[in-house]
Amino acid sequence: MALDMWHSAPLRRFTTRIEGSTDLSALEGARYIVMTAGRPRQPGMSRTDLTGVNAEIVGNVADGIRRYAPASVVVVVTNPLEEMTHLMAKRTGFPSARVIGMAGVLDSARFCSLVALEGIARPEDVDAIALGSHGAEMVIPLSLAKVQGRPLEQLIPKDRLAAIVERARDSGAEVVKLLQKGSAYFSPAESAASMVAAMVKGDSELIAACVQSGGAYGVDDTRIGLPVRLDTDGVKEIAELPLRPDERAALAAAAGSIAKRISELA
Ligand SMILES: NC(=O)c1ccc[n+]([C@@H]2O[C@H](COP(=O)([O-])OP(=O)(O)OC[C@H]3O[C@@H](n4cnc5c(N)ncnc54)[C@H](O)[C@@H]3O)[C@@H](O)[C@H]2O)c1
Repeated sequence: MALDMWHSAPLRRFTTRIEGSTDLSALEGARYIVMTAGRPRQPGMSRTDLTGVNAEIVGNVADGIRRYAPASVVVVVTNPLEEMTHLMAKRTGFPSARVIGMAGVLDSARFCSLVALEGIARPEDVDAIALGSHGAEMVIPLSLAKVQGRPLEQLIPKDRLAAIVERARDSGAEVVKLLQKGSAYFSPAESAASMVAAMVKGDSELIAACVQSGGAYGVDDTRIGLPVRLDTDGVKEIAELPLRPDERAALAAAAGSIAKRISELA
């Protein structure tokens, strides 16, 4: 895999050396770690079906990260996302700002790409953000969704928009079903890489990521997808967006469900 990726260096124009290892000591001194180890879903499985097996894997890797890369920022990808992000933070003992779950960038991109299929805009011209959980409690605040500054709710009928939200929410399962083996990897990889690139640059563009809510939006204090800005040290700040009351209520309900699932972790 590492050699295959390195072969693309002249094409993608990068010089960063790529090496593979099964030994966690290879993490020594790492600044940014993207945690993808774990079992993916098979058709018919929910993300929470992975909790037991992946909790053990995340726990082991977290111990290695604490030992070999105690100053790193960890981007967690392994599912179920909120639970595994929580577990990574707990087992490493890292401050909340340095353990970030990747789902919001992907879920936002999925929604924007599906809106573009309606033929009203290019994918990059759709501006929307996916909050809440990486799953059933995903919240896409349509009041904030825009196409080149124009409110999306004025461009697509309500029923149609609801169907697109539903498809975005179930996109992971749709890909799992199409692949028949394993889960989506191309757009998740792009999403995690863009988060690391933003941190390396110290860029503070607004993205969605799974973070410790700590009182933001008045929801239960848990790991949940919220709008954040990143800098070189991880989460710089949680942004307060002007959500509608129904969107706030959906976010609060999502936080309640996630907090319950996290409390059930062994
Ligand atoms: N957050 C998201 O948006 C998102 C998107 C896609 C996939 N995922 C999740 O990411 C995870 C990985 O998915 P994938 O498609 O890359 O799966 P994959 O099976 O292709 O790769 C998983 C990797 O984990 C490694 N692994 C397994 N057990 C390990 C252990 N004990 N220690 C170290 N490494 C171990 C395997 O060797 C394999 O290389 C899954 O949990 C999947 O559900 C999350």
